[in-house]
Amino acid sequence: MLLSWTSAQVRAAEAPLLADGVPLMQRASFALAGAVARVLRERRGRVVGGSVVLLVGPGNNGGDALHAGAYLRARGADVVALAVAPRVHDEGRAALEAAGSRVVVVDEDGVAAAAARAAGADVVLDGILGIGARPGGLTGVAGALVARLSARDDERGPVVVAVDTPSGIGVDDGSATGTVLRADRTVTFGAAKPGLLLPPAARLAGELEVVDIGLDLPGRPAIARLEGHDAAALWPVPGPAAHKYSRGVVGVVAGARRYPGAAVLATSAAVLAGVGMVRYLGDVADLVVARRPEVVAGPGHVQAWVFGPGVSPEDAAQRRRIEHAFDGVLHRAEPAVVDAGALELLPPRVPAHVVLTPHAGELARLLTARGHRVDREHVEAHPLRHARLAHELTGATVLVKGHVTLVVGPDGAAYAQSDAPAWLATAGAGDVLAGLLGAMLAGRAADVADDPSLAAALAAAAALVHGRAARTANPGGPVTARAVALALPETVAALLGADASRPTVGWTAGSTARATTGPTATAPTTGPTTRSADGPGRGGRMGR
Ligand SMILES: NC(=O)C1=CN([C@@H]2O[C@H](COP(=O)(O)OP(=O)(O)OC[C@H]3O[C@@H](n4cnc5c(N)ncnc54)[C@H](OP(=O)(O)O)[C@@H]3O)[C@@H](O)[C@H]2O)[C@@H](O)CC1
Ligand SMILES: Nc1ncnc2c1ncn2[C@@H]1O[C@H](COP(=O)(O)OP(=O)(O)O)[C@@H](O)[C@H]1O
Ligand SMILES: [K+]
Repeated sequence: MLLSWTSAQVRAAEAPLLADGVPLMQRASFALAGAVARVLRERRGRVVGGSVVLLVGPGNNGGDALHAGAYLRARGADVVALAVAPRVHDEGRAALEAAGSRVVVVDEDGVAAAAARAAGADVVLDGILGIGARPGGLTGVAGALVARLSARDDERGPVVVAVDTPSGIGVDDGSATGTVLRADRTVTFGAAKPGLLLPPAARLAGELEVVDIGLDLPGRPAIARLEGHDAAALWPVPGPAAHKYSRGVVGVVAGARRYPGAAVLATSAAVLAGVGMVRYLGDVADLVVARRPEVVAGPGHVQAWVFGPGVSPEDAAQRRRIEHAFDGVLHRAEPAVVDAGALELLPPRVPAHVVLTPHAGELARLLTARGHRVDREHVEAHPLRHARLAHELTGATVLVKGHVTLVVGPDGAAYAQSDAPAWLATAGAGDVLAGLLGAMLAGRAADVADDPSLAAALAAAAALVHGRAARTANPGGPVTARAVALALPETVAALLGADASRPTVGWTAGSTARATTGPTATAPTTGPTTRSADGPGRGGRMGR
């Protein structure tokens, strides 16, 4: 599990170490120099002679860049620092100068020349702002320089390495307004920061490397990202005594004569995810059973529900079925996925074992219907804030679909999953996710009843499996929703085969035996780890 901590948490963890004279900046900048040296070796075979331009702001973030520059100069790199503030970190500057490099202060007249210089480097180190940044992007000379640099489209432009965070993102809220230099790689210190995992800023961070500088980060992390072994530990794996009813039955209310495909996709995904049984309720049972003969048409006992794919809220028959089924959700603690058209049928308050799965547009509609007028663009700019608002207003666990899928649950639990290729943005993919998550909830319905916060972890795990299934279906190329569903058995097998045994610890204390509901409270800083903050596949160089 990749955990992130707010700037205030990181500062609080740094304070006692700094008071004891622990050389945190030296640790950070040494590791940073190592990361840049690796980039130089990858790009040109060696560090000696590689050109590195440091963009240096006024604070300690600039200090990190200057110290790293000194280490790189000592290893034979050609380093120059472009200061975008009148004053820069004194010790860092002295270290760089002692190593034989210069600090050039850039003023308004020098922006064009500075941008050209940076554009010609092998590596640009963005040390303008770190966790001390006010959100809203870069302004002044820094903003002008970065705007020029970002506008270039050079084939062999520099690799941009962000120091701690891409400068100017909302470090704690993931906002990305104004001018920010998009990084190919972010080397972050002590722990990941929320803005490196959250959309839209996560898209600007590139590959993420977390460097251990010895911080002790107690308490609750801000945002978590599940990894494969976390999802494996959450998966409902049948034991030898299992039978189809003990494995869980999922009831799917989906589809209509006009939208039969959604019913086929949601039921198919549930079957292929490996649930005990799928019951279908709706008007296209003939089609569903023809495409998926494993599905049982008609009502009966279920452990969990999927409501809404291909359902129009005006469809009186489907509406009745969903309203009737909500009785079990509210009074018998049956977990449910509420998707698409069923979002408009949601009762005013529901328990956290109800998982809403809107995309940004549907979330905007849901919030507007509850008196918080907001449009899709605004939700996309601040998805975490709006997911939290939807959770507060409804009580439900909220999964917001997108390039990074967010999940918000009770007790502040928040996950940001970045597992899917953009190819997954295709009609019907959401129906597959709904069926898949319904199967997981049915398989762990008893655990969810004991600990409703487990629903958020299962939803995050479903997003991970969904994204991986898209990659499995056709690595690096287009996928259909049907192909994603068909890839589920192989994806789950690979996940469980890779590592199903590593336990994780609950977000809340006292989780159920296999219930691994969330992040541990221990720091994730066990040596540098490289993770993709934005998934593979983005264009490597600046300006593309
Ligand atoms: N403590 C340590 O030993 C360690 C710290 N570490 C490193 O330190 C970094 C944090 O350093 P930091 O606290 O100095 O803040 P930093 O991000 O450099 O910026 C602050 C300066 O920027 C200014 N400013 C802010 N927003 C602005 C804006 N939008 N536009 C323009 N200016 C703006 C702000 O001005 P002010 O708000 O005061 O007016 C202030 O002058 C951290 O990310 C990590 O890299 C690591 O080495 C580990 C050990
Ligand atoms: N840019 C993107 N990159 C990766 N995944 C995406 C992107 N855009 C959307 N997705 C995923 O594709 C799916 C689309 O779901 P949805 O919008 O509900 O489609 P539908 O209603 O047609 O089924 C979601 O799982 C979402 O997370
Ligand atoms: K930075």
